Amino acid sequence: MTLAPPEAAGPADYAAALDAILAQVTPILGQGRVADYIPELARVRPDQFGMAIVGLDGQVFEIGAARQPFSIQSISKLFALILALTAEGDALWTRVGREPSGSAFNSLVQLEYEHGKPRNPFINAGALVITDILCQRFAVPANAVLEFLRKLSANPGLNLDRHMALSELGCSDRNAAMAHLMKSFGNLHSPVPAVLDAYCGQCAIEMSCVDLARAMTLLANHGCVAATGERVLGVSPTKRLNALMLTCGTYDAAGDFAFRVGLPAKSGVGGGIVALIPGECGICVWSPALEVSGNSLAGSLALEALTSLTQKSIF
Ligand SMILES: NC(=O)CC[C@H](N)C(=O)O
Repeated sequence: MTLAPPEAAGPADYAAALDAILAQVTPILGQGRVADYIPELARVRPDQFGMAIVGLDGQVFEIGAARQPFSIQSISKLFALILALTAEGDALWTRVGREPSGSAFNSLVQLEYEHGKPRNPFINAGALVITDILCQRFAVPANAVLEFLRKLSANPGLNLDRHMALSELGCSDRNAAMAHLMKSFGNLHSPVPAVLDAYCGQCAIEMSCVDLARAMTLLANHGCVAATGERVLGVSPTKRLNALMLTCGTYDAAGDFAFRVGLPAKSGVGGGIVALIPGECGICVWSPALEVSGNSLAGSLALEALTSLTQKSIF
């Protein structure tokens, strides 16, 4: 498959790029490991793959299992953060930092050294603080995230998988430890069980690549819903969120990810990775088998291939 150079072709040929990407990743599908610390996730077939790109004009490019709903897991951290920012504004940054953590997404050690203030909102500790903010604002916080995602994806049929949420709640000792530690430092206000319940609920929302790519057009469109023009987030907070995704969205692999892919992105242990090209499109790729940092192995390679084939990145 040959693609015309983008400077000659103008807009990227996303349909051709997706065909080429599928051919590139097919030999490695199933390599890596599904997240097995959550029993329900351990049952997912590792060699599945789907990818979608949704333009700001609503045009959809898709390949593979792009309409198959999967557990969004930590991708929910991005949308919970947007909701919390719209509710709380910049005050939120007094409780959570904006630096890469340099450690695993569920690490406890830094929290003790840094007095209960998590490094960023995309590691578990930071997301628990964000969920705490939502607990103070909404009667059922996971439903608020779900409703928000229904709106952004224009899919009122989105659901939250209660089995998945309960499966994670049953083994959330590590997240509970972080929450209690932060509470001991005064950085968590709601009862720990309520925060964990809301957090596991939002992680268990199910969406497809097409749903998520459409939701991501918000951040490609400088904070306005692409289809309606409704402003959800200011231009400046949107820019900052995109920067935060670039530096912290793929955990301890964020530096390498920026080097290889060059797009703001957020991953989840369900195997999804969302990304965007500012002013152009929302992107989502899904393949459940993960590399050691907890990012989809085939998904990372697919995004690297996308920016290499189309020569589109933020750099
Ligand atoms: N990286 C992730 O997707 C982690 C989300 C998962 N629910 C957890 O807390 O462990």
